[in-house]
Amino acid sequence: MSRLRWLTAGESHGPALVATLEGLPAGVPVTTELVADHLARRRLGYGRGARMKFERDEVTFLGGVRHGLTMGSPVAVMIGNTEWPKWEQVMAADPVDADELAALARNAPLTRPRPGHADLAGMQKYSLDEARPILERASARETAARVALGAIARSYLKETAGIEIVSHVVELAAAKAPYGKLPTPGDVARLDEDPVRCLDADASKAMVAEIDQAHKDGDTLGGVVEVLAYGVPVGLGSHVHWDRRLDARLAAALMGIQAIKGVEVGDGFDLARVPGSQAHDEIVPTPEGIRRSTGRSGGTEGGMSTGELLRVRAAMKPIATVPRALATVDITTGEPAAAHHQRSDVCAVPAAGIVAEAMVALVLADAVAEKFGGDNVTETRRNVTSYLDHLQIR
Ligand SMILES: Cc1cc2nc3c(=O)[nH]c(=O)nc-3n(C[C@H](O)[C@H](O)[C@H](O)COP(=O)(O)O)c2cc1C
Ligand SMILES: C=C(O[C@@H]1CC(C(=O)O)=C[C@@H](OP(=O)(O)O)[C@H]1O)C(=O)O
Repeated sequence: MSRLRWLTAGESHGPALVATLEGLPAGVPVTTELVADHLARRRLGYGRGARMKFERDEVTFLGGVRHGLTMGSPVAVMIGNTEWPKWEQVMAADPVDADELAALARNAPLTRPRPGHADLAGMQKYSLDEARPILERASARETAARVALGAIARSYLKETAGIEIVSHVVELAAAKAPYGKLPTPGDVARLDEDPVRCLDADASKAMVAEIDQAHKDGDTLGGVVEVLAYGVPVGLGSHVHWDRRLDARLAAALMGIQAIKGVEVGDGFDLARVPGSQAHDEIVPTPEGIRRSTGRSGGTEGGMSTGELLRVRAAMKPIATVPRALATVDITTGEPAAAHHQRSDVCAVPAAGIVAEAMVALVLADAVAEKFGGDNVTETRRNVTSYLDHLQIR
């Protein structure tokens, strides 16, 4: 069962986000620069709002890492919010003088909940008369903390099992990348340079055009990202219980990203539309051992990794803060109103891909730790090698 435990805390306009990750062995290479690089990738993407231009994601390790290596103790990392000085009173942990607060425009109560965001359900559930305490944590700012942990998980995966993770944007509103054009780890630099992290140049242009049009229309967009994990050994996860299934764990992790509304493993929904003869991956002998002739299953069968390329997709709904504000109710008056709107992203699908990579990395790291154990990466690596060397059926 699960070997890794992780948690994040912090609000969008609070002083910082913090994240802890427990259960990794000693010896995983981790540096401030490594985490900062992945956080920088998350800030990329055409269509993001003003905040991503100045947010700096200041990384500080608080524990678990020494001289560039994990020590086997819980890793704790803090990501400072550049916005904090402007929000010190509004988001202060300790009580603030009421007159001082009332004088602050940015503290105006948010009583016109946005359809599609957590505002209304959160206000109702937590008995709050405004949305600030809800949106601060519902905000996808929190995904920076996950990407920080994901960077550490990736290093563990690479070091122990040679697993590498890549994502790309395959759909953005109506624009679609051609099916089956899959990036490899060697394509990451090129993908990160593309404005929408799409491998296909024509599709990328069409996606950018979609965003430009939505911007003009005062609208927002969603899309679909695909995550690929190369080098996943056969046998992560298990068929024996629903919550040990690797596909279920991946689906839950991806669905747990803000605004993700659909997950597919491999060809997912398309498999439901074709007969079995066209749905499964036939098993063939090759000089390298037993392989599959296609990759429709996305690299899992029976809740276990098959040793083939792992491929999952996540569908993101359009950003909830629509500039052409949607209809809502002002909860102070009960009257119809336009939903609250300040700056927001037009589209954050490329960033969601980086977050999805992090979630896949954390799930795979947990599954690797569970199967191979080890208190030092060399021990884990030895266990992986020994398992692969001694596979009876190859
Ligand atoms: C990377 C990323 C950036 C986002 N940026 C915004 C934004 O600027 N404005 C907004 O209203 N929602 C944004 N969202 C989406 C909200 O966080 C999301 O709509 C909200 O949590 C409700 O979605 P849910 O119903 O899936 O929880 C973003 C989501 C992600 C993953
Ligand atoms: C801050 C980030 O994303 C934020 C996610 C978000 C939301 O509602 O989810 C709303 C926006 O925040 P703000 O209202 O402060 O402009 C985004 O900028 C980030 O990704 O680092």
